[in-house]
Amino acid sequence: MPESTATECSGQSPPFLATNVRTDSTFEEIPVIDLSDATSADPMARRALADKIRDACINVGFVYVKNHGIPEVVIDNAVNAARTFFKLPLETKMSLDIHKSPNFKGYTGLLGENTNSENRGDMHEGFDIGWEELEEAGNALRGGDGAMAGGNVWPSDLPGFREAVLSYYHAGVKLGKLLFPLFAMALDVPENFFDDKTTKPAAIMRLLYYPPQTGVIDDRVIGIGAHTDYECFTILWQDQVQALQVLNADGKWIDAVPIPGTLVVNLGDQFARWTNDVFKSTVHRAVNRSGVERYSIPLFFGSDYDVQLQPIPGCVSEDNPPKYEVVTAGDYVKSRLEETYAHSK
Ligand SMILES: O=C(O)CCC(=O)C(=O)O
Ligand SMILES: [Fe+2]
Repeated sequence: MPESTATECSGQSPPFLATNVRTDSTFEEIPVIDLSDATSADPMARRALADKIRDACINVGFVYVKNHGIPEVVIDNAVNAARTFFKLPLETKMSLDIHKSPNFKGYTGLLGENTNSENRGDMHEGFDIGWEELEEAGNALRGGDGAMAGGNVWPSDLPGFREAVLSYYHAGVKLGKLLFPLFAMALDVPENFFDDKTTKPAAIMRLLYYPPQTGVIDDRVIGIGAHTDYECFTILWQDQVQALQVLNADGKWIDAVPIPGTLVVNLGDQFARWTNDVFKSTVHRAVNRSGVERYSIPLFFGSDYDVQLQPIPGCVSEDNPPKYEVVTAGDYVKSRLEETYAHSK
């Protein structure tokens, strides 16, 4: 991985992080980071880990994480649940059509979504959920979710599906809660900076199924078109089928080759907003040319939906004024989802 060219202006409080350093980065590889020290009692060990994360965020915007703490069995159960769900008859899946949901929960059919507005639709099926307690009794709708308020929808005749999917969801949220303090340290703000901005996890999880595409592939109809993610960061489980690609500053697509035992973590646009582009989100896409089906499970972890996305003080200065209009996270995510689904309304 290239050396970070980030500079920090000394003598300022909080330190000013140089902007746009990442845009010149022609990374060829996505770094692998071991999360074992994330819970270390030694602040120096956590600091060393945060430094690695900072370097990856500034230069690449994507990392693989190992020793991430999500048990293999939890992953396997969720993936098996996804396989079973996508094999249901189309009519059953369409009864959960995401277009019927006010907050974008449920099933997306092939070409139902168009993540890159220049394309003609994405060649994947999806199933989206948001926060929900595992114990159904605890599931009164939460307050404070603003534009994104609303519950999940579930298939009625798939025993164990809800439990398997929600168990992975909660394990993913737990991992996300471990990562926020590391990102905060990487930005030179207190480790608890995001605590009061992530009190009721605004995490959307998707089960994704990509059929294989063979023969001549129209670049406007691929697994998922080139895009950046909408939240702070994404935690992605992918199977062993290569499809995900990440764009470097030379305009070259770098394969995010599946590495057993790892998850991919990438920055999203809410972090670009929090950091005034110090942590930019990196463009990526997926094209399944493998000849076999592919599954992935992204979990998009954002700020609470009622929180305003305003730049962290250390990331703005007179020379680097705020680049983004301040909006609430809920309005922001909803507007991005509306664009994504507009073509199939
Ligand atoms: O399936 C993948 O590897 C990527 C999915 C993705 O980029 C997304 O859902 O935002
Ligand atoms: Fe993405």
